[in-house]
Order: sequence, then structure tokens, then C-alpha cells
Amino acid sequence: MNYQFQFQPYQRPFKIPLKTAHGIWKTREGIILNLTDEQGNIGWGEIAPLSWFGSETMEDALIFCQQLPSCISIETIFTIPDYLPACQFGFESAFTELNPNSFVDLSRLHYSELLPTGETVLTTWETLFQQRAKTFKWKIGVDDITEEINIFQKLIHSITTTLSPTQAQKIHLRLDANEGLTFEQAKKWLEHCDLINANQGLIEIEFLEQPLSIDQLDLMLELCDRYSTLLALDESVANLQQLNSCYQQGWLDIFVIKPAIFGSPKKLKNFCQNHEIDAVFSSVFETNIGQKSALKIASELLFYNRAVGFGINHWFTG
Ligand SMILES: O=C(O)CCC(=O)C1=CC=C[C@@H](O)[C@@H]1C(=O)O
Ligand SMILES: [Mg+2]
Repeated sequence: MNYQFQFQPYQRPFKIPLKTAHGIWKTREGIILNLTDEQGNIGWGEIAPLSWFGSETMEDALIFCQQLPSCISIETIFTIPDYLPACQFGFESAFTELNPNSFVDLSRLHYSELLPTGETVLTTWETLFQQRAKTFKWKIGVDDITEEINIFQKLIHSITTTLSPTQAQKIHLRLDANEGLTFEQAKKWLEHCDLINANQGLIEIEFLEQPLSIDQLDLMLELCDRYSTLLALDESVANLQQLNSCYQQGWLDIFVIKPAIFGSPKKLKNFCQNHEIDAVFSSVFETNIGQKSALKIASELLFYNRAVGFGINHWFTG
């Protein structure tokens, strides 16, 4: 079976530039592609590179698309090299849309909303809470730690005083440092998190995401032993090779999986079906085309019912 292939690069500016320990991100670039089969059915896919997470660059992805003929085989789709994980995801998603292998129910997913860094978090969280959000993620490791912990304590106070005592569901708060903390700073954050979690109140610090750099797995394993708040690896497990390596080195807490840059969905499914990992599925700010494929994978593979990190649409619209 051969497929007609078309692709189109896009640029999508963030409404507010996204500040993380990696820097400031103003515009999301990607590629929308489609495959048309011999009956004229069309499958859509998206290539959304995230090079500072270790995926290919946007330029690599474009060059790969440009060198392909307008008619491609299944063989081409399933032999895209591992150094092009976002391309593997994009092409395989389009193929799967043309050859669906299972009905997927996205209704059981619940979402984590990504909050802005700095003081604006104190107002943004409530707006999203009023829109029924119960899980939030806040980026740290961007400003001075004393300033951030001060804002964090204001955030906890704001949430606590806003919630009615009869509030049925806990609020889950996730912190994401994007490798931006030192070991000492991570310990300081985790002491605060453990204190909040020990209160067993209406707020639970669900996890601290990627506190240290990807070459400090040993220190992050030590943090897991020292503190009760869970840790999550993100940049450390950006693709199948890295995920397998951290798993083999004994990581038992949370694995953040970004399907759109992880590589072949088929290989991801195979890994998750053979290893019961505690996974959180996360967006890379792809469009609804990439999100649809990524969320289908999440709903199939979610082992524990953790919120998916796809509450990001407010970063672009409204
Ligand atoms: O995971 C989420 O809750 C939302 C997506 C998100 O936080 C990220 C997406 C892409 C790159 C990063 O800035 C960031 C992350 O580190 O998880
Ligand atoms: Mg992260």
C-alpha cells in the first residue's frame, strides 16, 4: 500500500511567552502532514519537535519531509530513524488514523492546567479552578528560589482560603523545575512539599518534576529515598532509549511521557504494555492534530488515573 504525502509547516505564537529554566519560548513551530490512501481516505499527523528535550530540530524535520517523494510506502513510515522521534510520531499517527486498531474513549481523561511562572499564578489558578480544573502545574527554577518559595506559599494560602471546607476533591499541584535546581535547592523545595503533604489537607503536591539535570539520576534517586513527595522524570525520559535506561537504573516514581517527541507510538505502547510504569502523559504544545493522537495513546496506556498534562490551550487562545 502506498500513500500520497503532503506537509505544511506552521508557526503558532504563545499568547504569553512560556518561561522555563530552559529559557523563554515565544512561538511553537511544527509541521502538519497528511497521508492519502488508494481509496482517497486521509489521515492527519503532526511533527512538533522539541530540540531542547533532545528531539530533532524543526530544521531536521523539515529536511526529512522535503527529501521524501510525494508517494511513500508503509516501509518508509515504519523505518524513520530513531534520531527523528517527532517525525516517527507524526507519520505513524497519520497512518494509524487511516488504519485505526481500536476505539478510544477520551472521556475518562482529566487534565492538568499549566500555570504561568511568577506572581500571575495567584490569579490564573483561580480562573482555571472556576472552570473546574483540579490539577495544576507550576514551573519553578526560573526566578530566585526565595522569591519562588514565597509565591508558592501565597499560592497555597490562596488555594486553601478559596476552597470551601466541604470541597470534595483534593487539589493536586505539580511543580516542574525543568532541570533548574541544585541538589540543595531541590531538598529545600521537597521539605516544603512534604510539610504540605503531611497535613493531609485539601492540597496535595502530586510531584516535583525534573528537579535536577538529566545526568544527575543518582541524586534524584537519593531524593526519592529522602522525601515522601513523588518525583517525576521528564527531560530524562524524553524518548524510548532514555526511558528504558532510567527504568533499568531503578526509577520507580513517575515518568512524564510526551508522546509527540517520544518516537514511535507502536514502540511506546509495546514498552508500556510490558512495564507497569506510573506515567503522566504530557503535551509539547502541539496543535489539536498532534494532541488528538497523543491523547489516544494516553487513554490506551494510562495505568494510574493521573491527569494528563494537556491543559495548555489557554496558552494560545482567549
Ligand atoms: O506537562 C504539562 O503539564 C504541560 C506541558 C509542559 O509543561 C511542557 C511542555 C513542553 C516543554 C516544557 O516547557 C514543559 C515541561 O517541561 O513539561
Ligand atoms: Mg516538564
